[in-house]
Amino acid sequence: MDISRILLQATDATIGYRTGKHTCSVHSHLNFTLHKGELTCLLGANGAGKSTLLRTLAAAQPLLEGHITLNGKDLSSLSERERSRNIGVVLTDKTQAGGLTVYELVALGRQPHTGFFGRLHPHDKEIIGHALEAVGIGHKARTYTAELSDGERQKVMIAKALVQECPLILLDEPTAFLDVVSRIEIMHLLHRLAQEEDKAILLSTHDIEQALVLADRLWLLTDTDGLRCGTTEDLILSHAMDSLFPNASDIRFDLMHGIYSPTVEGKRHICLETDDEVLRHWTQNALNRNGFLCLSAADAPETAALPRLHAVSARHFEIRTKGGTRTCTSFEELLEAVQTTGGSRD
Ligand SMILES: Nc1ncnc2c1ncn2[C@@H]1O[C@H](COP(=O)(O)OP(=O)(O)OP(=O)(O)O)[C@@H](O)[C@H]1O
Repeated sequence: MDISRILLQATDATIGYRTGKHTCSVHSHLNFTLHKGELTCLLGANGAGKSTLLRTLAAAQPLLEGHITLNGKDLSSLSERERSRNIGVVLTDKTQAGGLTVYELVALGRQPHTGFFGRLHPHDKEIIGHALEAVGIGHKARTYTAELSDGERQKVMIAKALVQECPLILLDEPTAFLDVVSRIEIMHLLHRLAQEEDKAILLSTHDIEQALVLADRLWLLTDTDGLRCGTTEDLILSHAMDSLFPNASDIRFDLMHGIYSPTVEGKRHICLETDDEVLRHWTQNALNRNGFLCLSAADAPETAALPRLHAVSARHFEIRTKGGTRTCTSFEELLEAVQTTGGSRD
């Protein structure tokens, strides 16, 4: 690991809550680094501690024990102005800025650069305009934020963080309210920003599919293992995704497709033969959902009781059983046919 690329470093950190004399630690002994030029995605089940960690890094709540440094300086020693020049934050708290237009709210993000009176120079206006376009909200610049949808408001808050021009950006579930196109656009934008502007970007998300595609690094947070950090593919192929939801025994991570799906409960077996990998995936999907476990030709026992399905195309399936061969021309017909053929049972 190139230590010159480290922007933020935590050593033996304890995060959690302090109310009066009572301390409630959420995670202890955390050690991690955030790197310039990388998009890191923080994943974990509900209540795993993602927001707590992000809020601690944003200095919105105190670190209970240990050390966090930003560019080698202790995070807690930074003045508010230094923090706002270095850390752009988009948390999930609802903004209380309904009386401001989109432009005015995003312009507030320039405050660390514009001084006390907040006068915008042409350079600032250019940056604001650029950020509004980058998140795709330029056409709403004159709209009051109270009149925006949740997704649009989220884009505005991301634009506000962008105009701060900080080396570190922290975002708590930035794509939570966004439609699929906007989710992909925002994740792409954040990844591009990290790469092209050499920023360290950390975001929490439940959108695992997008995270696996675009995150340079994953942080997996669980009650059982604490925080596991690594390059995305290193973690995936070391089966780390299997333990991301320790309380869910009935879901499994599909390594091939990078998705979680329910464990197949089917007790009926069918031998599936096809050369087409896409067709195999969707045929298996349809059969699993209907209670069948698919065996490949190599794994299937040579017994006449086991039905054999040859998937030629999405319009041509052949099912061979003891009783003969039946041809189906759609998934609808196929699913009806397999219910009557039964499949061999354990
Ligand atoms: N203000 C608080 N005081 C005490 N405990 C809190 C407080 N806020 C959250 N917690 C607790 O901290 C733990 C972690 O919560 P956190 O909100 O960080 O989880 P999360 O991973 O962000 O969850 P989600 O995915 O549901 O947003 C939870 O057990 C929660 O009950």
